[in-house]
This record gives sequence, structure tokens and C-alpha cells, in this order.
Amino acid sequence: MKKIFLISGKRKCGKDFISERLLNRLADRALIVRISEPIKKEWANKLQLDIQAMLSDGPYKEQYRRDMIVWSDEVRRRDYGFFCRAAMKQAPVDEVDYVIVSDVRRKNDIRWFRETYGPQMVQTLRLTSLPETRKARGWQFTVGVDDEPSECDLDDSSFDYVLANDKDDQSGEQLIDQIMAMLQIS
Ligand SMILES: Nc1ncnc2c1ncn2[C@@H]1O[C@H](COP(=O)(O)OP(=O)(O)OP(=O)(O)O)[C@@H](O)[C@H]1O
Repeated sequence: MKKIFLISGKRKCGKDFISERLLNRLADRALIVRISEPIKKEWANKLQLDIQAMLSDGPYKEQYRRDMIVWSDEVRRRDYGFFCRAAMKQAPVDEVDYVIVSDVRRKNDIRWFRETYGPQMVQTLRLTSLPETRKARGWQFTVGVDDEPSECDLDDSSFDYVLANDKDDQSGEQLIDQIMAMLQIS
């Protein structure tokens, strides 16, 4: 593993979109890690929910999102690296050059990666999109979600790179060219 890219941004800023397209470009040199996966799995086990429904974008997702945030905050209070560690453990990260973490939401996530792998190995990329762009992608301000630390904790942080993702670019080719240059990936 040469580098770990920590991607953050508010809901509907394109974290998944860009991570998937970056992965397509890097192919077997990279993989995507989602911190939310062990959270969803543990929460689903806890409540014995249908895990596939939770991982999809179906109606389960929003319904359980708030409760899950409260519970995962409790786990994090005891061990701030718990979910980051679990997510990295689940993936064959030693088999690739680049790990793309597509859903970084908290200062403590970034702290855990830097402490665990060393600051040289970790690069942070913040995606931004205007509220009107996010709305056009289906975002609606939701009390209890958009005003919670999971959305706001990184608002006052600084990042290695910031990229505005407002232009419609279905293929993502231009954006990925920009990111590859920014992150100095050849
Ligand atoms: N540059 C772009 N061009 C075209 N469509 C885009 C672009 N960026 C994002 N989208 C679309 O916007 C929607 C939201 O993007 P995505 O799911 O990646 O956001 P997110 O930040 O991962 O959101 P969440 O935090 O809610 O999971 C998706 O349908 C995605 O295909």
C-alpha cells in the first residue's frame, strides 16, 4: 500500500460517484474501503435487519440512519478508531497500491488513519458541491442528519486537496484526470 486517499464531502457531493470512477481508472491497483460498511453490518446484526436492504439505497437506509448514528457515536466514544480499523481489516489492502476511503466524516477518522499509517501515507480530498447541485441530485436538508456531527464535524477542517464537483460529468473522465494530476498518480 503506497497511499490512502481519504475522501469526504457532504451528502450528494459525489463521494461514491468519484470514488467508483477513480477505482475504474486505477483498476486492480486500488480498492475502495467504506467506513460505513462495518457500521451498517454491526448495526444490522444488532437489530437483525436485512443487511442487503441496509446496504442498498432502499427505504431502510433513511429510516435507520438516525438511530444508527446515535449508536455508532457511542461506540466511537469508547474507541474512535473502531470502525476505521474494522473497515480496513475487512479489505485486502496489502494487495493494492492505493486505498480509496470513500466516506470519511469525522476528524477522528482522519486522526486514526494518520496515527495508524503515518501522515506521509495519507492524503485528504474534500469534495464540495453547491446546495443547488446537491438538491438536483436528490438531497433535502434533514434535521437530525444534516445538522449532526456526521455531516458537520469536518466543516472547519483543512484538507490536502479540495475539489468542486458541480459540473455534470456522467463519465467522470475530466474529474478523474483532474484528481489524478492533483494526487500525483501516474
Ligand atoms: N460530476 C457528476 N456528474 C454527474 N452526476 C454526478 C456527479 N457527481 C455526482 N453525481 C450523481 O449525484 C448523485 C449523488 O452522488 P453520490 O451518491 O456519489 O454522493 P455521496 O456524496 O456519496 O452521497 P451520500 O453521502 O448521500 O451517500 C449520484 O446519483 C451520482 O451519480
